[in-house]
Amino acid sequence: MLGIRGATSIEKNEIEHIKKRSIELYNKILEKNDIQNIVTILCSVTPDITAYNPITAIREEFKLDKLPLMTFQEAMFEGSKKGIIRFLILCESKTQNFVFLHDAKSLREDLY
Ligand SMILES: O=C(O)C(=O)C[C@]1(C(=O)O)C=C[C@@H](O)C=C1
Repeated sequence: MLGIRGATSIEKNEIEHIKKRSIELYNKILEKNDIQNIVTILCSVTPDITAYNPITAIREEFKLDKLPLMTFQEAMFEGSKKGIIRFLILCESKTQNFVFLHDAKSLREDLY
């Protein structure tokens, strides 16, 4: 088993925007990896994201009703970026490609 990370950013704390960015991130993680079997998906949101839970969007869109899913609030430190949605997928996969989209790319510039 391994962990596959991803993160994206939002510009508006609005339901449809959060759904769109969350689904886009999950789709890109699937596209860039060869995931066989998912054990769990953990999600964190920065405290400013309050309009909608990204993991609900993923559960509904990808029909993941049987998976254990959890969302947590990300710890904030001096200089931490706001508006960030993070996923950690624990799974079996032949690949381990992390995906950072939009403004979240700057969180891991070493990857790009
Ligand atoms: O990977 C991310 O999403 C980051 O923001 C980078 C980082 C890190 O410094 O390694 C920082 C905060 C997260 O909780 C996880 C990892």
